[in-house]
Amino acid sequence: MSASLRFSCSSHSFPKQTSLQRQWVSPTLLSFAAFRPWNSSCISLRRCCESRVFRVSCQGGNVDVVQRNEFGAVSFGEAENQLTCVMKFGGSSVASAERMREVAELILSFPNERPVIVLSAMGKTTNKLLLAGEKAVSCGVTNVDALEELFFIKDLHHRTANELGVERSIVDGHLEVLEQLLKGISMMKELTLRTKDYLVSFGECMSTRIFAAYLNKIGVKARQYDAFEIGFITTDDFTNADILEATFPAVAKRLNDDWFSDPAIPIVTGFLGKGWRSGAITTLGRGGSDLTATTIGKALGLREIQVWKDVDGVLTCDPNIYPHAEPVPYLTFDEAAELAYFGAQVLHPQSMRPAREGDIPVRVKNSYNPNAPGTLITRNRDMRKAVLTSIVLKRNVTMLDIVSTRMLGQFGFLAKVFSIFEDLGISVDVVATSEVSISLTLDPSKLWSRELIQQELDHVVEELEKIAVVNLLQHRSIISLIGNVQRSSLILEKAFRVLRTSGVNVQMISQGASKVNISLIVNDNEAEQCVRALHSTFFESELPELDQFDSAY
Ligand SMILES: Nc1ncnc2c1ncn2[C@@H]1O[C@H](COP(=O)(O)OP(=O)(O)O)[C@@H](O)[C@H]1O
Ligand SMILES: N[C@@H](CC(=O)OP(=O)(O)O)C(=O)O
Repeated sequence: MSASLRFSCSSHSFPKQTSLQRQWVSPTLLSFAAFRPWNSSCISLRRCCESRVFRVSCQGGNVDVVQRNEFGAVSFGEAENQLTCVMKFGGSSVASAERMREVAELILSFPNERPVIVLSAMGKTTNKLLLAGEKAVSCGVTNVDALEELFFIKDLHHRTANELGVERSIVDGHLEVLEQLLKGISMMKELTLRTKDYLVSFGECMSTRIFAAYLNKIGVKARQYDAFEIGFITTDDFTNADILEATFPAVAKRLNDDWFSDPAIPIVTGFLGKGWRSGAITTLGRGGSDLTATTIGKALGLREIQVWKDVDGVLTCDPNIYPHAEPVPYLTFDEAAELAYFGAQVLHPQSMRPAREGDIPVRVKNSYNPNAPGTLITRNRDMRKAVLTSIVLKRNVTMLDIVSTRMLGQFGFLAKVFSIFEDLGISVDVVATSEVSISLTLDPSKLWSRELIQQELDHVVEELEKIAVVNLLQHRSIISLIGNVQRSSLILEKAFRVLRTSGVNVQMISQGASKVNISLIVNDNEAEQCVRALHSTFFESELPELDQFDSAY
């Protein structure tokens, strides 16, 4: 047979079905081949692939091994039996039995895909679990079983199982342990961050079990996985853990080995991991299932990562602020990362990193409207006509004006300021500096997650006051203008005209080094009005200056 089968291969194993013969083309592969039996179904390429392209002969045709990634993960591109993409469905996409049925249909409407499915908890389950935990702290052990949130969660999962025709017992064990856990919290009268993570993990653990059981019931072979059991290794920063590098090869090996030995659609819990020191369940921060999906995409070297939401893609601004927001058809990883970091809830702030590192396109789609084209996020896009892509608002930001008490020309001032933030473990969002003064905003998510807002702020100010005069300004908002900062003059000219007309004073401005973001700081109570005015100027009226601007280029 001469048919050429291309697959991208980045590591440990060939599919079982591909039995290799001795006609290796590459001497490096040849030497490696001596290391393992020819017909082995598990051949590590890690030690032999120096270049990215190899051709080997196998039964059924030539095989081009076209890729590998740096940690030697397993992937087989277009080989017939390889996993092809990851599809992540958020809470709103799997909020009920009916939605789960629709999602199953949607998955099956892509017969050419062999997807890994990542699911979030059903609907608002995560919020309910957190609320139940908070109430349990003070409600008394005997009142735990009467908590309305617990009732809601039990009812939702039992009802969904019933309506989908799967055994309720699939979640009974989890619901019992959940109740015990809430009683434990009640007895201890405390809810630590570690316990919070264990508590919310029940949401994803149950949604994936129900969905996998349903797929199996309708004849689609599926296998449920808890992310913390298949190699999602994280830091021990409970409620906001980072994924560690060891995750990629471990997850790739587990999912590929299972897939090749007994193919079944993997249904993986989003949002969850295992702390590398504690061994306890961790979470990746709210909305973290997006990050689970991109991590799997990179680990397996998949062709595409799809994140299915309840909106037609990434929009020109938050639709809750301005309902006329429009879908953005294309974004770069940098734009999407900046947009997510500066507060667009639609994507998890860290989720673009694995996709960018693996150079794997991310498609944001609407599970309620699958025919809408959605947003495609890739490394590059045509920026020739691009001006502004999206407007993002981050509310309730704390700003600090720090002016050195020493004379002009003294060096080391900025270094001292930043070392204070480093020592206190506080991250900074937006910065504008002169030689003797610095204005900056503090990342609110980091402060909130530690629930130490006021003490921490007092401490920061106390430390800074040793070297500077400090002015603490609260209730500010960051408006981020994400787009082509090569056109910053045009963007700023328009933006400031709008803001002046609206009578809004910008208190700080910063153009990020990423070249995709200009940040403006305004008062919280003026922010939404600004976003709406900016949106109508940039997205709802012509930009006649653009042609003029282009000719000047
Ligand atoms: N720029 C934006 N584009 C799209 N959605 C946004 C944007 N900013 C905020 N959102 C909100 O993000 C929601 C989708 O994110 P999320 O709730 O995390 O989805 P899911 O739970 O389905 O993963 C939308 O319903 C919308 O209200
Ligand atoms: N269930 C978690 C994780 C998540 O990613 O959810 P969603 O995909 O619904 O944003 C949360 O609510 O934060």
